[in-house]
Amino acid sequence: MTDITHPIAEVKKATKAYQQGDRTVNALLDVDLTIHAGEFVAVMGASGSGKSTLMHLMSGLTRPTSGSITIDGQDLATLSDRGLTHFRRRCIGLVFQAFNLVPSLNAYDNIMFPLYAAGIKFQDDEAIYDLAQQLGIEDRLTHRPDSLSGGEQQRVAIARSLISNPAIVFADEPTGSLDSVTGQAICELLRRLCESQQRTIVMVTHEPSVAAWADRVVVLKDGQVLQQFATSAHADPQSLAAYYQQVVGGFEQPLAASLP
Ligand SMILES: Nc1ncnc2c1ncn2[C@@H]1O[C@H](COP(=O)(O)OP(=O)(O)OP(=O)(O)O)[C@@H](O)[C@H]1O
Repeated sequence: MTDITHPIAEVKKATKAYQQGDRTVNALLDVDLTIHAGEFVAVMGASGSGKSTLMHLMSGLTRPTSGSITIDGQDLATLSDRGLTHFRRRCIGLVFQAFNLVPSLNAYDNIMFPLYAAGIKFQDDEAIYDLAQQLGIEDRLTHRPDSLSGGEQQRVAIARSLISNPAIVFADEPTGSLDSVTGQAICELLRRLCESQQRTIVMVTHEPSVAAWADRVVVLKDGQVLQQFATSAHADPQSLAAYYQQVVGGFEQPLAASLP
């Protein structure tokens, strides 16, 4: 059962402005968003709506032009660049579309990489094996990325994101490089991590069939939160896709038609 009482991430009046020639583009404008412990949240929106910018701000990869981001009680603005790097390593897990594994390292060392980078000695092989088992990659730990399937590589990347027991995991299009069956298996895994380990996950996706695994969908448009809705209000991904189309005003491709 998801415990959604404790805010893990709070975005308040966050704006991120970029200079494009003599034009200022507000990639995000006055965004307010709260993510609770144990929640699985999908961020959707058309290309250019500000999804990646929001993820980058919340994960401390970039700083807002104005407004504040608080993760696990820590206001990121009060941290120096170095302090922010340390905080990120301890408290934030990242999962990318392209997996971003180190090609020369086997799965075990890729999973351990954040701890190696932080200079943390961690000898508990049983804990790593347990984590690998939960992710279904326990027999793949000696393999390098080039001998793993896409789905296995993403499982390794998810294990890597969890190794430091972060307060929150951000996943940017985690199924974007996978076929739909493998993508659905990764979604099921993320869902299970929320339910069995009370993980808090924020995921960017274009796919309603992926967003349907989350608890809540946050829809961005032109750098602002256009709407938020609970996935439980929709009986199936087709209904969610149709509603999403309605919310964004039908300007996107007919995603409902592309659902399996
Ligand atoms: N570094 C940057 N410099 C200038 N403009 C930027 C920069 N990063 C993002 N933008 C602009 O900010 C807006 C939001 O971009 P962002 O990448 O957050 O959108 P997105 O929803 O993630 O898009 P996509 O789905 O295509 O990845 C866009 O207009 C983009 O051109």
